[in-house]
Amino acid sequence: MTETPKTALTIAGSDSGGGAGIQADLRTFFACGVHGLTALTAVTVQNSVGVHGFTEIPADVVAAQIETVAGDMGVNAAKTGMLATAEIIATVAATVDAVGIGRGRRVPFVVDPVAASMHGDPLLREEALEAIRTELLPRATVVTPNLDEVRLLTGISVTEETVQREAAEALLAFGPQWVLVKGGHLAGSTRCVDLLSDGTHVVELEGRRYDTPHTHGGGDTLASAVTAHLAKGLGVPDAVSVGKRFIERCVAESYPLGQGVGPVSPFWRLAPDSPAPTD
Ligand SMILES: Nc1ncnc2c1ncn2[C@@H]1O[C@H](COP(=O)(O)OP(=O)(O)O)[C@@H](O)[C@H]1O
Ligand SMILES: Cc1ncc(COP(=O)(O)O)c(N)n1
Repeated sequence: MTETPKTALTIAGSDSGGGAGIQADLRTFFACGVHGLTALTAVTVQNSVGVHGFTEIPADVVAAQIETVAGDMGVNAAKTGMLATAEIIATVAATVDAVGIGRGRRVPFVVDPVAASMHGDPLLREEALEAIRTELLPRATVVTPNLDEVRLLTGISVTEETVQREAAEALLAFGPQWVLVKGGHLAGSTRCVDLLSDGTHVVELEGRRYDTPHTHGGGDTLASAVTAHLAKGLGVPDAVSVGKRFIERCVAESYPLGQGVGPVSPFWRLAPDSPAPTD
């Protein structure tokens, strides 16, 4: 018999193009050696050019998915992606409380506050932004906004690295334990810096910036890699540091697919001589 792997739960939407959303999360969990569990929140009609529509899953079905797997298999860490509506957000908040997921509880909770696709298509109803602030951020072990999400949540436009710190402070005021302000959209530099802070410890995670348009699913892949390593027992700074090295390589190996933006790729993890996930 083989040892049971750790489990990671993603609460997110489906991307029919397979590059982002729940598909990216499961691929990343597999690549990082954890068993992926899913609570589907919405089905998007999506390809490399954009999101052509979505239908959300009834909130009680989202809750039931979480409760069913948590009660039977156990969850070692969880993350959110696309949550679509204020009703789903409120339901997820109540359900993670009920099963012991979240800041200050047994199971770490990564909140990726997905608001729109990289093409600018909405993935969150406008009125749901306040629910992210009030229902999800206080429950987050770590929140992982990109710069558009930072602006929507705090009103701060990060146009240079020096402003990432101010943005992190503003987000910490909503109550998450850690904030990771991702710097992927800060163009014009050869480096790509994500800033991690809990208000006391501030860590600049620097990586190479690759000159590629194919970064679809990058945020989901990073948040999932962090979640997977939290599930394996790493603390937040170590899980984020491993996650940053993981996504850097996935961007380096991204590929074109379709007429638009191709996905980041964890295929390198399948190579026989690839480094262990914690290397
Ligand atoms: N061109 C790039 N080269 C290397 N790393 C990148 C590149 N673009 C984004 N990243 C990294 O990918 C992750 C996702 O970042 P970002 O693009 O800011 O978020 P999102 O995908 O949510 O919009 C971050 O760790 C960021 O540093
Ligand atoms: C279902 C779903 N979840 C998340 C994203 C964000 O990913 P990206 O920013 O790469 O478009 C997406 N496009 N679709």
